[in-house]
Amino acid sequence: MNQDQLKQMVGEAARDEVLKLPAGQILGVGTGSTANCFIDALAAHKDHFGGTVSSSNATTERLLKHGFKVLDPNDVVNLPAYVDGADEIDPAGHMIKGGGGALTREKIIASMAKQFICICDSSKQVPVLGNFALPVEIIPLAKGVVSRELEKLGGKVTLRLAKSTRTDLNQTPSEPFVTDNGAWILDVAGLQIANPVKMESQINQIAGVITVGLFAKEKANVLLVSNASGVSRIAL
Ligand SMILES: O=C(CO)[C@H](O)[C@H](O)COP(=O)(O)O
Repeated sequence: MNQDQLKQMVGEAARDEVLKLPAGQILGVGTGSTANCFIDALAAHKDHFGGTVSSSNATTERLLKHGFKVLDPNDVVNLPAYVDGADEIDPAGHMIKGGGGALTREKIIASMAKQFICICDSSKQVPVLGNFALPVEIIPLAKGVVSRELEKLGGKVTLRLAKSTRTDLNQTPSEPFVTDNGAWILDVAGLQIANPVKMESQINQIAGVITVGLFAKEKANVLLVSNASGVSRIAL
């Protein structure tokens, strides 16, 4: 079974999970290829929900294409569940997110939700976070100072670019990747995140940081994880 099939399987399991919610509720929807499988699987049941709140422009576009109602988060008070993927998840449900660049809106929607349902294939499960470079969304003029602070934590910092630079194709270096919020992303490699709660709060305190892609406070409450033998549901 390939990774796309594993994503589709877990997307369908998440559809079954959220259809257990009473009808008419609002649903938080994440960003990325696994979240896309979830959206596509849920499309036939869109009328079960009073509406959705979306974590990115890309997700909004996909939801609208399927006919879901997409609400302004400012108009939503009760959000029973948020469904999203992760780049890494540890046994406690702490996650690294932001590989797709949507970390800030994802964290806002996650903070509104009663439960975070994380959906992924088993390749995302790790004993300790940090093998995946940690995304940090920043105010562009703070790139220098924030990079120096992140290096003090032991990381190797790279500015995320819009496209990878293919020297073999003689391409010139790309422009910075710009988030839905008009900001930039630093990717921090080489961190062994033994204490995600502490590191999340340390990085949040650096002036110029908008959001760190460590989801320790907004951790997963339920993990749906797929592998070749099926989907497991783990309450965290
Ligand atoms: O945090 C994210 C986007 O900002 C995604 O949830 C994360 O990158 C996982 O993506 P995928 O499901 O494509 O592997």
